[in-house]
Amino acid sequence: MTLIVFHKTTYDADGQSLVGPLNITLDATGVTALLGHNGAGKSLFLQLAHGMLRPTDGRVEIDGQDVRETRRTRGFIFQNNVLMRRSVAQNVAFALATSNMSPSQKSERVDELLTMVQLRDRADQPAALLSGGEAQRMALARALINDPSIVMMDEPTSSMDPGATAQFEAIITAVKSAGVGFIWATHDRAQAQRCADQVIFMERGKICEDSSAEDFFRMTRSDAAKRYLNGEI
Ligand SMILES: Nc1ncnc2c1ncn2[C@@H]1O[C@H](COP(=O)(O)OP(=O)(O)OP(=O)(O)O)[C@@H](O)[C@H]1O
Repeated sequence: MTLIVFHKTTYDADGQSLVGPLNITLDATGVTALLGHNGAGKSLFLQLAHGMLRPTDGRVEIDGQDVRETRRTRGFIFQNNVLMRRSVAQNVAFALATSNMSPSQKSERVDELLTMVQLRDRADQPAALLSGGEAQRMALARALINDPSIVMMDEPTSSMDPGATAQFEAIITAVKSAGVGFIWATHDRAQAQRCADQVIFMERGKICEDSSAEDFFRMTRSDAAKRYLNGEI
């Protein structure tokens, strides 16, 4: 079990409170969907949970350590990821540059991950030629390269068609079975219903619900989440 704990965490910009105060203990096992409409604060939550963003007040810890000191143990996939002008395999291998693996171990690891994300046959092609869905699968391979226990994902399927989305979701389910936890920001409630074990629902920078996915979809308690599920907000 990996616990991410937000202690009275806030994030302000230009004197305006954007997130928090958040007090939540999140067990990052399985898939946690971070649901909410545009602007609810999902991206800021992910960036605080990863340690990419310093809270204005309070702190975020993972297994008792400040998240900002443990970033290397997690992966992050953005909505739009930066591609290097190199091959798919080189993009994935990049994060191994400072590792003390031998070249053959590195190439085995890249091969294993490209197989997992169903891109092995594209390994030597320029990454710039990948479709949107393929580029996100490559980003997943890159996020997994250092064996993280948790991967944060910010709307990774927002530009995919239904087929590419289904393929991506199936790969996440397989990776989850191998023991990786995902915190997955999405505004797609059907996706959360298909993939999530837990749901955190946010509105206006605050957490309105934090429950198992089964409970969230069966007996939503907060008015905000009920309105969201009814398509009213
Ligand atoms: N650096 C910043 N400075 C000022 N406002 C910001 C900053 N970052 C985010 N915001 C604002 O904070 C709010 C929450 O943003 P956030 O990106 O976390 O929402 P979100 O739930 O991820 O939305 P979306 O689904 O559209 O990506 C938004 O109103 C956004 O405009």
